[in-house]
Amino acid sequence: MHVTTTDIFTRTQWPTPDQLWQTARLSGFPAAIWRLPNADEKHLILQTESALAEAPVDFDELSSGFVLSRFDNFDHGNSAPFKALFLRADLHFSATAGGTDWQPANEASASWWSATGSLLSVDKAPASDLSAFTTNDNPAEKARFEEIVAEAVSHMKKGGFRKVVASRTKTITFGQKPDVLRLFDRLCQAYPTAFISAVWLPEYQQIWISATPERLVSVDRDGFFRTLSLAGTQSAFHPDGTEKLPAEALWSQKEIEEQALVSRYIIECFKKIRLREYLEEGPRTIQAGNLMHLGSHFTVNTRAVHYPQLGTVMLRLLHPTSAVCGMPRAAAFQFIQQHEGYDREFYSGFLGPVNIQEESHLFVHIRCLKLENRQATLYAGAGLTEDSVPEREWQETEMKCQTLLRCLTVS
Ligand SMILES: C=C(O[C@@H]1C=C(C(=O)O)C=C[C@H]1O)C(=O)O
Repeated sequence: MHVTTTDIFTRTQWPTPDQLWQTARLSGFPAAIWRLPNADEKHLILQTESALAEAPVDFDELSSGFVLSRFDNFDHGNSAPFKALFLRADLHFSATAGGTDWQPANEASASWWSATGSLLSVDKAPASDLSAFTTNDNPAEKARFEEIVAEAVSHMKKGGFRKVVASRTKTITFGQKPDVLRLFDRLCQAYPTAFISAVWLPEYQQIWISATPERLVSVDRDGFFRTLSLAGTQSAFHPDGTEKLPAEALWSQKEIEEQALVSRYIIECFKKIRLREYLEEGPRTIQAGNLMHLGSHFTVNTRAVHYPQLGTVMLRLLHPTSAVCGMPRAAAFQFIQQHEGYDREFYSGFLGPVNIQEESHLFVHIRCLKLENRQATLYAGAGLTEDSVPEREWQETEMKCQTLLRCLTVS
């Protein structure tokens, strides 16, 4: 039977995200589902080939897709855009209306579903209980992390560097394979201002799930470039459990300085390319789910300054920012490599959609977990300065782990 595009587009029976996700899992196709901050629309893409390319992150060159970069990926002095994993949007579905009404977002996806997809009888796996997990906390971890903090403080007191971000992991084991899309939906509901995503990497047999508050580089369809300087952390709740208003947040000198260092780092990147026409707003208290941070927004109209490649150029200069690495960057990076004692992989790298509906939005990959089968590894870091107190920094990483953990345990 000949199916015309009109027939396809007037069909009402489009796949559910569960069907698409299961198709990706069973066929070994990389997939990403995401929702931008303060947006209703959700997107799901599939690459219909298992091997992922390492592509130069150049917004002008890349086709539509999703980028995922490791932390230890940065410009070693040459000016070429650096490479990251690129998941091509061979198939693209999107949903508005609170994420219930999924439709193909391009013609190829409509044809694919009619020709192939609709023949796949993919049933939704029985809903697993997300709260059925055990936490594998090891008391030695806390002592080890606190030692790293003390070591960093002593380096900073001797003038080795001014700020470094030390991180750690926490692992949990689920009773059954968790329902990734259910967790994704819960995160979308709980954190409307965060970037929420889940990325399936068949080659690595990993799913990375995140709810990050930190925009790294965005270029929208009107040519506006945006980045954010984020640092300083406190709970969004009063000790009695009631919610704190952003205006009630008080910040210490340590936190104000820590965030100022991130802002200064961004301004230095602008200086390197002699860009003066940027708008800086803040610092203001920014709510990030269960936490609050200090943040300054930077905006540039790339059309007004005739700098269409600004996004690509700034990404190369910014990553890894002092929000996840430190300042000066080289010394902080070396400290992390020598002392942290584990591979951050994609944690504190960056991720996000590129050239989707003429926009690119990359975020710092924090508040995330890596899922391998039934085991999840959560990641959290804390920005250290010479005033850091080891026990407090540990507590801060515990609070950061809660951003995802609390969405597993809600009923
Ligand atoms: C490194 C993380 O978060 C970063 C560090 C912060 C801090 O040190 O206060 C605050 C926000 C983020 O820029 C993380 O969540 O893992």
